[in-house]
Amino acid sequence: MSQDPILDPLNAAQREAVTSPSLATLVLAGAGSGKTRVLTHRMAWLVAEQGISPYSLLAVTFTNKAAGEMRGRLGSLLDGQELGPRGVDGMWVGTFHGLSHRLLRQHAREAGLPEGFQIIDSDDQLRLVKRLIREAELDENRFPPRLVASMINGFKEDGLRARHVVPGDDPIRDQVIVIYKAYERVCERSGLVDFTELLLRATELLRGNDALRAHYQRRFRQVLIDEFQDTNALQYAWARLLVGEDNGIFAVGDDDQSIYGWRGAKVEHIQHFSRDFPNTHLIRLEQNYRSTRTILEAANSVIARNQGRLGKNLWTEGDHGAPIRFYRAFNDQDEANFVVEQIATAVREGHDRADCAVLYRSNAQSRLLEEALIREGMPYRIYGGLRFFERAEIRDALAYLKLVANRHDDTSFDRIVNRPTRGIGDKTLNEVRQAAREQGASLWDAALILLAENRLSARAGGALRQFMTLIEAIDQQTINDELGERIEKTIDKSGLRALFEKDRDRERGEAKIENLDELVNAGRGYVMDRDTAEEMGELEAFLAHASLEAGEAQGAAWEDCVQMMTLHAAKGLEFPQVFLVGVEEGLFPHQMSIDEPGRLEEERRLCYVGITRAEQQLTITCAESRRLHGKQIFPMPSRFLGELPPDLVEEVRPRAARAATAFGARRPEGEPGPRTHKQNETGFEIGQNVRHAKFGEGTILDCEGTGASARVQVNFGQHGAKWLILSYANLQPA
Ligand SMILES: Nc1ncnc2c1ncn2[C@@H]1O[C@H](COP(=O)(O)OP(=O)(O)OP(=O)(O)O)[C@@H](O)[C@H]1O
Ligand SMILES: [Mg+2]
Repeated sequence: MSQDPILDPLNAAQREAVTSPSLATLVLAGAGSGKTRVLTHRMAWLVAEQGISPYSLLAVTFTNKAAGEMRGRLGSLLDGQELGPRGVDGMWVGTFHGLSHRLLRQHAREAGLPEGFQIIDSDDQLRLVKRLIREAELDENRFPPRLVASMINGFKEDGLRARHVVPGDDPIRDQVIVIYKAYERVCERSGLVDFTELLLRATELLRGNDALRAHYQRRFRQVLIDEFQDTNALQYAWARLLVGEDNGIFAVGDDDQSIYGWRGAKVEHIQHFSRDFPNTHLIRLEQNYRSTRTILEAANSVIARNQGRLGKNLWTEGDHGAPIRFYRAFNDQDEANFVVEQIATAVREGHDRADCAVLYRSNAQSRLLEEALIREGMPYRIYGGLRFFERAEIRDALAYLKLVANRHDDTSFDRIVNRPTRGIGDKTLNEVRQAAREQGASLWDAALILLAENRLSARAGGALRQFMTLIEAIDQQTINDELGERIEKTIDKSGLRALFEKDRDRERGEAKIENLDELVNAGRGYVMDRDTAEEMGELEAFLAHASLEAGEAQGAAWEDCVQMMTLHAAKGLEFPQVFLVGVEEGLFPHQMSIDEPGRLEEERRLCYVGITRAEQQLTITCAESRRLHGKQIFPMPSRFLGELPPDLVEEVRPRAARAATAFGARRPEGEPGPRTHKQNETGFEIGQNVRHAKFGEGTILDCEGTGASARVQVNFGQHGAKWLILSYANLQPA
């Protein structure tokens, strides 16, 4: 019997989908039924069996991580096939944003963008909006920048430019339209493109340019979309423009996993699909290959409470597996300790750390868990959330690099003109901003004009000139350097390194410098693929990559790390061990969603997504008390817990000992803790010998504090005596 690596590992329904002869195919199926596998095998099949060039396929994934994984699988499925010089890396596999960016790079002029346009991320966008609100002399309480930015993005998602939005009788909205206009002007002038703009521009480009649209419809034989239930109207319009009479579309999705309704995603697109693409071949998959029967039954039982589902019947041939573990912690600290203990046990039993995923509803929940992991010396990785490229010092360095690459990048100019401080005050800056507004020029050009016309005081003018000379000098002196070198010199010459070296809080300063060094490493390790190299310079490509791609994870990729992420970020992924934490009313379902049936159902779908990430063991935790937004609260366990079949759940009894000695367990405010010996509080004794990765061996001189703020003073001989925070120092007994 001949072996077929593409079709053999599929069941009959999956095979039917992969080999669908129809130009429009929709796979509608529950979690873990192999939708992503089908989509990947479909691509391999089109290449291997239908002779379609791998570069004539376009596949949309939900995250860059998913795109990377898909490339990896395609690489092994197509092993031995002649792929062309660029291999799987040259394939059009990516997120809506990433693919739009690639299109716009290749057709910047047709899209009305300067060749060197730059992407601004949501944080840059917020800064810019804030500045415009201030410039318009509006009250930030009435016009919260976050709200204004999200309204602007909302207009864009509806395909509306500022000139298209009709003012109405809502004065707030009317004012936002005015800000939107100003925002468009600045972006246009500075060559800045925000995330939603990437999609809107690409859509307008394809819609308005018949020849180009026809070209891409001929080029892409098939457009494939994963996680179709979460496409918003703009993304759907984008995809439809790429599909003409003669090429095909292949989408896979699950209405029960639609979790981005709050961001404009419309599950209705699943229903529109068959209308928009006549003769759609609809396929359902019902066998789940991911989870144990216990986990699958739990997920089915929760999602069954939702109304108006398209309806599915998921089953598995798998074993019952272990019961779902449930732990009700006495507080959030105890919860974190419990989770870390369980992970440590799983690792002792032979699991990789990366087999364990901790999923939470809100980003803020990660901190206590992180601290507990650090205390255990357990490396972890956070997807989403505060990411490497979002840290303040990294953003500072990137702003220097961006301004070096493009003088008209106003957002970057604004960020660093007086960072480190060089005596350029608000008054001077306001004059520059004013001049920029009057002249319709960038801040850089406006500053040049003010200097040329001697309109600034001698001191302010001198400082500003010095800054601009610095930027020019960095550009000239680094332009021929390798990227890593270029970044390193920029960090040094900008004065950022010196600034953090002077930080009064030494640990903090050092951490920042370490991050900057990591940025240099990122530059050294950065490799452009060939397509990108044809379209832009290395620095521009790296900056785009920083805004767009690498932001999904922090922590060393090669290390075996515990995986941490929000439930939203976990979509499409799977892990042998899943910890669902903070399953409490008000947190999950989220307070804002509790009173609205529609939003409550979306929370329930999120819960379904969470449960179905688990392959072997699901552990659910909640806490009886927790500190949230600066207040102590006493939440009830989530209603979703009551929706689990009780016979599938095994409650872990709290260990009295854990509560009493929980390392750093928080006491209610004002209540003194039990008097204990110092070594009980910090785990170290005075006089003990310890080892530190950087300072070497030393002797404990003193101990103080508890929990996250526990510190010890260590005499390191030639390095002197230092106070170290235990949760960061990773001290080992010597
Ligand atoms: N026919 C099959 N035989 C064996 N394993 C399979 C088969 N189909 C899928 N799997 C495995 O089942 C798991 C789930 O598949 P996949 O991730 O493609 O599901 P999915 O429907 O995309 O899930 P989600 O809705 O969570 O995105 C994967 O580990 C996959 O390799
Ligand atoms: Mg999937």
